[in-house]
Amino acid sequence: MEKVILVTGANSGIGLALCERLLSEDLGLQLCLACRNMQRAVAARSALLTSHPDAHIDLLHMDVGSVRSVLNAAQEVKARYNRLDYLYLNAGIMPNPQFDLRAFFKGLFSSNVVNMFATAEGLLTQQDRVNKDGLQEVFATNLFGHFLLVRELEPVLCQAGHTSQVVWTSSSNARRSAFSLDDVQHRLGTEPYASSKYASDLLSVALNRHHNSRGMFSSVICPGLVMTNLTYGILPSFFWRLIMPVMYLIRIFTNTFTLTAYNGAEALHSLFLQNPESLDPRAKYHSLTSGMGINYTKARQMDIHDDMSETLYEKLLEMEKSLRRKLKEEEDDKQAYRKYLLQTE
Ligand SMILES: NC(=O)C1=CN([C@@H]2O[C@H](COP(=O)(O)OP(=O)(O)OC[C@H]3O[C@@H](n4cnc5c(N)ncnc54)[C@H](OP(=O)(O)O)[C@@H]3O)[C@@H](O)[C@H]2O)C=CC1
Ligand SMILES: CC(C)=CCC[C@@H](C)[C@H]1CC[C@H]2C3=C(CC[C@]12C)[C@@]1(C)CCC(=O)[C@@H](C)[C@@H]1CC3
Repeated sequence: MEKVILVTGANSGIGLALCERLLSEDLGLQLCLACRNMQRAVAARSALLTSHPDAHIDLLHMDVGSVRSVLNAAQEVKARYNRLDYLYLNAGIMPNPQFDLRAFFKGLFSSNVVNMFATAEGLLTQQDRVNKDGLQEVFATNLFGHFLLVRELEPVLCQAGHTSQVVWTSSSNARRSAFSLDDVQHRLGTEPYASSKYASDLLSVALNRHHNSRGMFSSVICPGLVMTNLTYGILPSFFWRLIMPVMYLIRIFTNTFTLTAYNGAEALHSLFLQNPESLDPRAKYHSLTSGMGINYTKARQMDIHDDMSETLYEKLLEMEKSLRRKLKEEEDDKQAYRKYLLQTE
């Protein structure tokens, strides 16, 4: 039976490179590209079909940052496929990034320089905003929409006699100090990206605790520093072009500069090849590239406390419940209004 794989944020960058790599591995896969921008999704599908003309590729419209869109898309998935083998939760944003040049130069001449290049700790802040659902956009996109998707897809992910794998594209920018259980959406801070990625690490551990017994396994990966639309948004593009040779030089000292989307997708691809039951639920799988350009994946333990991951999980369930209630009320109001219009005609 062909494996069914759904990838969010599959129309560019690491998500698209993953699809390319999966098809090179096995043409008998059923790939579903879940994307917000359908024009780019169609282009991505055509590009994949050019290199793999016999591939089975479906498109699915899903704005992972919108509760309604995720619920509709999940319904569609359940109608199309009776089983899901892999769910890659890869879509992500880092809006309005601000780069701290002073911190960069200070870090450059400190003993922390390798860690700074690997994690960008202390270098980046972002300006977030509230979305239509009343949620912080970064939290909604990078974490909550994906959480809701996993919840909705439980019937196709958790099936008797079958294992499935959920894989989060996290980041080495994820940091416990950027996250607070009192402010899970990061309304009050300036590092929503680091907070959302740390939350995904916590959530993955909780998902394993609650779902392993039903055959669903969750893992997190970090693709390293990859030159994609997301990173090009951090500094002006002429700057990136200027420093590109320097980036390849830095790679000699830090294997986290994977740079290409193909290299960045290494850990995602490597998890596809492994038995989910053999993976370490508390490890983050890092895509790494040596100075010679050799790709490999390395597992590193995450800084996770079980009670913290459980509390986050419970908070997300609560949030889900209240959002569903709100949607139901809106739906009821609309119906009542339609009825009223019909009666007054
Ligand atoms: N590049 C890097 O160095 C690193 C990236 N990452 C993570 O990798 C993941 C992929 O990013 P990357 O490939 O780098 O960047 P890209 O910007 O190239 O890709 C991001 C993808 O996410 C999609 N996306 C964004 N918002 C939504 C949404 N609301 N609904 C559906 N899809 C959405 C984008 O689609 P659209 O065309 O609609 O915008 C796009 O396909 C992200 O989670 C990112 O945080 C982690 C560590 C390092
Ligand atoms: C290489 C030179 C001379 C300058 C570039 C400095 C920074 C722009 C660069 C250094 C570390 C990078 C980094 C990221 C973005 C760009 C840097 C800050 C990320 C935050 C991108 C997204 C992620 O999720 C992280 C894993 C990256 C960590 C490193």
